[in-house]
Amino acid sequence: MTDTISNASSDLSPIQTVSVDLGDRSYGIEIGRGLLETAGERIAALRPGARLAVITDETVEKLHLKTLQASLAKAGIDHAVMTIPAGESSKRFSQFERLCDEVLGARLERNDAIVALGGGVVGDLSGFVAAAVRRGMDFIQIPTTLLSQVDSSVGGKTGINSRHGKNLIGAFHQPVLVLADTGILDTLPMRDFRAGYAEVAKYGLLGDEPFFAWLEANWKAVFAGGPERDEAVARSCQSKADVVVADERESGRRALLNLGHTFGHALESAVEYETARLVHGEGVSIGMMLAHEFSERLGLIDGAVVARVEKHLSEVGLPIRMSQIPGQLPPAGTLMDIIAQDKKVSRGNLTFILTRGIGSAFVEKGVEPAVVHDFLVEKLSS
Ligand SMILES: NC(=O)c1ccc[n+]([C@@H]2O[C@H](COP(=O)([O-])OP(=O)(O)OC[C@H]3O[C@@H](n4cnc5c(N)ncnc54)[C@H](O)[C@@H]3O)[C@@H](O)[C@H]2O)c1
Ligand SMILES: O=C(O)C(=O)C[C@@H](O)[C@H](O)[C@H](O)COP(=O)(O)O
Ligand SMILES: [Zn+2]
Repeated sequence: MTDTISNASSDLSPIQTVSVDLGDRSYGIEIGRGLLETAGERIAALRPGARLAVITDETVEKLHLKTLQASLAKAGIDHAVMTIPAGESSKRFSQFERLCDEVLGARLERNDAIVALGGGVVGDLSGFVAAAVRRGMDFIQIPTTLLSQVDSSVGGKTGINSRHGKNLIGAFHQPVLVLADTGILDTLPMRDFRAGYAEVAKYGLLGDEPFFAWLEANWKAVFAGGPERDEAVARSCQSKADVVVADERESGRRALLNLGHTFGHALESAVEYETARLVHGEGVSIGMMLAHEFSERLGLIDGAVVARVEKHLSEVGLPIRMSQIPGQLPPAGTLMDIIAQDKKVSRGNLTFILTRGIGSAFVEKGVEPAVVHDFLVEKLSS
């Protein structure tokens, strides 16, 4: 990680750059306040002459599109804007089809680019459009939520949900540039900021105990938006970049980034992606607690580790129990049916990310379904 480029347009914080080294598909993640104002010149420098399709959602359009458009106009970049409804339910076939049609209707060519201006929903959906239209167009991420800045804009997982489960249809398609303007997070509702924080904590829990300890000491400053916030974003991006570079297509180590997600995705799917009940990061928070409790059940960790995780997630205001999800949840058997469709399942065997301590997660294949079922029965009633 370097503190190389200064922010030419203002006297705001220095821009940090994290590199994702994937040979001829390598790209930089630029992180800092005020970046949106210089997006045009950065994109023009990388892809001179490219036209853009800027995909955003209705909330982000109102708050931040004008700043991006002013920057694109200053750099002389021609662009079309496409807007989707905000929220998880937009990660669906009908929106994918509509956007593909609109990009083709705007006559964008293979060497033009799709820009995602929004959170993980806009990023995952737009990335899938970029992967599919003309068999692959350049893709630029301008993430506007904490979650998308620390996780979804990096690593090339794109896609949509299916009635059979979360993210079951998609493609790996790396961006060519990620611009994470941390000042944009000032307009993010607290609930969404917290949800994104679950993925930040995940990096500590899965492989970096010192980072988790740093978060325990500094989370208030991260929430307040000082330099600690930029540091948390940069450290998270560096952690994710390291994993992605080692295992781009999740044949092994990348599955660690799924800590808490086997349970969390099942819960998101069970509430039919109703964000009033549960958003992704909240599902991850509950899922990470369950992953630690399940690890304790299997004799891998003691109660003190579980208590430490519970203390931190709950002190920042994240949900930690399934009973905190409003409304009725389906029975354990239904959750098991959803888990059986998880992408990590191999030859019918369940895979879970378990842990031997804070920062010591590992991938466990062939977990016995009956053990998971009984564990869920108990947790659903607690
Ligand atoms: N591809 C990956 O590697 C990856 C990683 C993690 C999560 N995800 C996916 O990301 C999605 C969740 O992303 P998310 O949490 O960003 O949700 P989101 O995209 O739905 O954004 C959350 C809410 O915040 C609003 N918003 C966005 N930016 C804002 C801003 N700056 N100010 C005010 N409001 C703003 C949005 O309109 C939305 O209502 C899930 O679909 C999840 O599966 C993907
Ligand atoms: O990038 C990854 O790899 C992750 O697992 C990151 C997760 O936080 C993210 O939610 C991802 O979309 C989950 O991927 P999936 O393959 O389980 O759908
Ligand atoms: Zn996630």
